[in-house]
Amino acid sequence: MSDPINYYAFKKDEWKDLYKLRSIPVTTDGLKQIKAFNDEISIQDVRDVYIPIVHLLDLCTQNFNQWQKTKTAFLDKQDRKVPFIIGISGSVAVGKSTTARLLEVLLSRCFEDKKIQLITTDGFLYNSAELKRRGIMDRKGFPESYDMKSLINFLNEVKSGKHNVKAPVYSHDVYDIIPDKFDIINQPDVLIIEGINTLQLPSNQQIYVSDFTDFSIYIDADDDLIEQWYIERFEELMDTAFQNPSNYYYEMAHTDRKKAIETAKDVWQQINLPNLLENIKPTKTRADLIIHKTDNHRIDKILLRKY
Ligand SMILES: Nc1ncnc2c1ncn2[C@@H]1O[C@H](COP(=O)(O)OP(=O)(O)O)[C@@H](O)[C@H]1O
Ligand SMILES: CC(C)(COP(=O)(O)O)[C@@H](O)C(=O)NCCC(=O)O
Repeated sequence: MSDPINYYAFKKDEWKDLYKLRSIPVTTDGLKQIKAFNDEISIQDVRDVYIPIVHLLDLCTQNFNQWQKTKTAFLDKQDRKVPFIIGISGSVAVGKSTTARLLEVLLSRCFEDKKIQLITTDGFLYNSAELKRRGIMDRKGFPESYDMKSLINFLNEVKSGKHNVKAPVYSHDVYDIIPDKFDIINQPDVLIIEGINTLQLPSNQQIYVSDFTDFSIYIDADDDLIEQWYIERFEELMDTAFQNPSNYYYEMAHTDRKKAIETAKDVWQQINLPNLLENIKPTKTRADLIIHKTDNHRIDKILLRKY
């Protein structure tokens, strides 16, 4: 498929060459920290793709902060810090949380005086009891499974500079929202919000998540590859997290492995793939930046929105 006309398209080498200054250091310590949360991340991609993205984000935040100052001066209001919000979208299992954590580490290391926080939209899924009440337990991740009103309200509070804004927490372990557990977002310079719905336009709301994001990234890859990553992650989890008796998939991890993988394939085909095709992929060309990945999560192409 040809690239959308409103984007500049770069092969990895072209993208790397754009960033000539290389003024952002990645120390050995920094690389260790990245390897610690995901050993498989390509350090070459960190240098060639993610560091230039961090540089671009720095330029965007400087521009954003300047515009906030100009606007408050025009309105004769008192200057205040407005968090810059980065949205990260894409399919289930495409690597959103990994990319979000990577950017969190890089931004925190490169801009030590800045407060960077990270949140995922999973926390705004309705809890299982509510999903069951609505008869949509098998639609987790679809637009109707999120409490969008709460998510919008949360973003509005963060943007308006409120202290200690609470975000509910979803646990993949128990496959549900954890009651009375919250992440606290307290006046960050940058908030990264990661989730399949960060570029979506919910049918029943006037305001969208994207009204609060200042830069949006879509992680892209071929559907078959994403399915493979989904199954691989499931297999990894079978040997780790699913071994915990409190895990939702504990029973399954202790039955026939082949059967368990068949179930995961069914979940992909029945839930996550339709959601990707119907609700996630159509939002791709709203993103400011599209990162395209190929085998082994290596990046082969970057698209930057022109206008
Ligand atoms: N850049 C990457 N390099 C290597 N593996 C990755 C990378 N990004 C994601 N993965 C792996 O792909 C799987 C899905 O990634 P994850 O970040 O959990 O996806 P998502 O948050 O989109 O569901 C995980 O097993 C993760 O370890
Ligand atoms: C909670 C999720 C909708 C969120 O996906 P994520 O943002 O973590 O990629 C997803 O992990 C999920 O549970 N999907 C439903 C089907 C499944 O069990 O994979």
